[in-house]
Amino acid sequence: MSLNGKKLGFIGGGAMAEALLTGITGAGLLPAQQIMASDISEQRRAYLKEKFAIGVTTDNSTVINHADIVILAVKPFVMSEVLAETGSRFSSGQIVISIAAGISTTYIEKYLAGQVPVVRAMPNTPALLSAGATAVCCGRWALDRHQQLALSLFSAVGRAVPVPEKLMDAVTGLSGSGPAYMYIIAEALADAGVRMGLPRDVALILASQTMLGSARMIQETGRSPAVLKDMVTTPGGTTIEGLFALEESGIRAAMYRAVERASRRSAELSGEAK
Ligand SMILES: NC(=O)C1=CN([C@@H]2O[C@H](COP(=O)(O)OP(=O)(O)OC[C@H]3O[C@@H](n4cnc5c(N)ncnc54)[C@H](OP(=O)(O)O)[C@@H]3O)[C@@H](O)[C@H]2O)C=CC1
Ligand SMILES: O=C(O)[C@@H]1CCC=N1
Repeated sequence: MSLNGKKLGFIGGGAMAEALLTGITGAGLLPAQQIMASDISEQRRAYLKEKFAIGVTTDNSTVINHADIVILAVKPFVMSEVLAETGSRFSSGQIVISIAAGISTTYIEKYLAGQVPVVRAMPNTPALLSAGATAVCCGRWALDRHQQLALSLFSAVGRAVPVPEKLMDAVTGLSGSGPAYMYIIAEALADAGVRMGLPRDVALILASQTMLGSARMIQETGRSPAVLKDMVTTPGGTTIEGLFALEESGIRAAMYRAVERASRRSAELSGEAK
């Protein structure tokens, strides 16, 4: 199943929809005339129309009537209201892709009449630069071709992998929320440089480029982070002192805890969505 000629719709045109729209239109995946978004905010609709030249509407059903692929991009707590209003309008020839944290495919399917394919995806904001990380899983009526289509869509805005749905909360805790962890590390690294006397702008360039370069080293050399860390670490040198300080401060446990807490929150959201 190809994206060629397909019409795409977004219900909810907020931060994540904007990141995806930037990646999708920037990659030339679909022309703007084939894309429509609904949002309750007048200001948001005007902004999206101006920025992407896509169709915009207040009416979520108009998006469903327009699109072959409908991305549900509202906050999890708004999902029940949106699905109660629109669920019966979807047909089995369409694909629903939900990006909402913690909302299961079963939950969405309850609101849909008939055998509508549902794909659940967890992207992240670097999709804006076509550097996103997305995991997808399939609902009851989604076939391999629907999953492939979702993977093609999200691959256009970064890397996309399939996972079983039981792992989606873990994905949310790792890569969905992960950019925020990376920003806090970049900010702290730059602050630490400022503390040691570097000008703020220089410190931020050095911190962010170090993160970017290190991530590329992992992906492009195929070497493990452990091997790459050892390459930096001269015996008796500077790096091992820095690493010792990080270990003393519990950096690894802090990461474990962050991913565990965020994953747990994702699981809680599914319980809260009535
Ligand atoms: N931000 C991120 O990094 C990621 C977010 N997600 C998921 O994406 C989804 C959207 O998140 P995000 O983009 O950050 O949220 P935003 O709040 O930025 O976007 C949601 C948009 O939907 C609008 N909206 C609210 N109610 C309705 C409605 N009934 N019909 C149509 N539009 C409506 C909101 O308007 P208003 O603001 O006026 O209420 C807002 O503009 C969430 O479910 C989140 O879990 C997934 C991965 C990463
Ligand atoms: O914080 C959140 O709930 C959303 C989901 C993943 C990233 N942002």
